[in-house]
Amino acid sequence: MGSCGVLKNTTMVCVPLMSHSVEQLVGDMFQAKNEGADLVELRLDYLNDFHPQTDLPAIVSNRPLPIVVVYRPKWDGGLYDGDEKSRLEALLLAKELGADYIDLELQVASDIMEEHRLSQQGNCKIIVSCFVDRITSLKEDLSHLVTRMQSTGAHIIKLVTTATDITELSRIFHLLSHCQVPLIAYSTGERGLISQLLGPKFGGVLVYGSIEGNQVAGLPTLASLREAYGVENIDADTKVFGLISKPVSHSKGPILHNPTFRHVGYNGVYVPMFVDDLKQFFDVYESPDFAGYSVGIPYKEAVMEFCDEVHPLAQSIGAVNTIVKRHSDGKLIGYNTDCEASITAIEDALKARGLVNGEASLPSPLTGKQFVLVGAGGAGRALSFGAKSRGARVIVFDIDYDRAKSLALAVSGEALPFEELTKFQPEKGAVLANATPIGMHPNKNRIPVSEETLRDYSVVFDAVYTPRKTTLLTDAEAAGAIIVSGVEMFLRQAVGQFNLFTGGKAPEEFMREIVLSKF
Ligand SMILES: O=C1C[C@@](O)(C(=O)O)C[C@@H](O)[C@@H]1O
Repeated sequence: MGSCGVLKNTTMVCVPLMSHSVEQLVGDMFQAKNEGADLVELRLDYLNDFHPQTDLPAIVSNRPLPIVVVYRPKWDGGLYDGDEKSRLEALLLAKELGADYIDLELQVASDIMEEHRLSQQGNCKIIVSCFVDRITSLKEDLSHLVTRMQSTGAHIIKLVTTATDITELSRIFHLLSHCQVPLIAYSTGERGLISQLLGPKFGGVLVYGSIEGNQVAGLPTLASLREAYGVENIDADTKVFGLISKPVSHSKGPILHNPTFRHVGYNGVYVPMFVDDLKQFFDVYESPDFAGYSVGIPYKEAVMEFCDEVHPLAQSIGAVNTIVKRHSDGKLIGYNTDCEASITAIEDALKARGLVNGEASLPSPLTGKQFVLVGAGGAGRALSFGAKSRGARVIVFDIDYDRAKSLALAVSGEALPFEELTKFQPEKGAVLANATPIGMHPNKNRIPVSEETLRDYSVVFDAVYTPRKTTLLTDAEAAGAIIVSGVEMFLRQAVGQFNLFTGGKAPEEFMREIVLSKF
């Protein structure tokens, strides 16, 4: 895999419209235009009461944007179940009326193209499409399939697949960068998302997005394609960064990192990467195009094995949340930006409230404090090492008692069985830190401790940042504690990552403004 060497990105942003009436379809076309689409794909098979002879002229003549006309039959995953002749007649009529593109299924394309000499005539471009359920299940080589599609005489070919693993997408990127004919190729679903987002990098003709209020499952909105990912700025030289995580869709990383790249003029894109198998992932995406990663749940500890070198702080913590592919030799270097991010977030909140811990000579407002940590995974390890480095006394709870014990040992703290958490009586001035995903969107109502003991903590920190103010923080504030949101940790760890990714200095104030306005 590699950069395909095209000049600036020529990818167009397309909105598929599955409207049920002609009026709605026309309205949706205008909405798509207003939201920044370059063209729309009209799924005629979704129209309820469709009369091609009268409706198509109205649709084509009212189009505010170029249109791709699709009339997908049931036998190819669409809704149309009438006779084939009428379906094809409708598509040909759309072409005669001036449609910009019509879509023909591979199974019928050759015959129709030949019979009507479609590749030679007029301005309408013919897209020959094929849906493959799981790219790995293909009996023939992918390049053979593409050759078959090309030989129909198509102007553009379109290949849609479902992905069961992110590594399968590398085949799509390879195809996109090497195909002789303009190609639309992507995988659907959460695991397939980056095939859409990175299409412009590898030379894809279209990237699909949905309009506001009419979201198509699995498709990013037009607004996020333009504002978050900035797809129009992506080109062959764009460096790819991503969050390796499972789940991954909760992350706000893309809406923070991408605008920041653009703000400083760095040619990078940051995408969510739903990863199931770390080894396979790193084996497949070894090209320099994939330049660095954030690492999220549940991989912060497991990923260390795949790093060629690990920074001493991350090594001692036993967790990596940032990986940079070293330019000179392609080696993966692991770092931890969570530790300082979380501890300074708590310290600064205490300092802002004037809690400098009695004696001004103490190095940190956390010195000597009891630090009750819930969750001994990657984020928990970073927090407890940070707390220890500030002289706090760490108590660890985790549903996996052995995991809690091993972390407690590493930070000279104490581990207690998880069942004791609800009745655990903290000391005066104690800090509670949640480093579990409890309370994270969409399971927002849960809190990791009991409401009765919550009032005994002076400071409560939650590493969860979606939502910004978790139920734990709301309850803790009501009980009188100083609360510190995971958003502050998120921002600070991202600043650290940005410096490592770009080798430059992150524009912290700009990033803070994004967090304040968009989170
Ligand atoms: O813990 C987090 C959050 C994160 O996983 C995200 O959700 O974007 C990104 C990681 O870099 C960071 O350490």
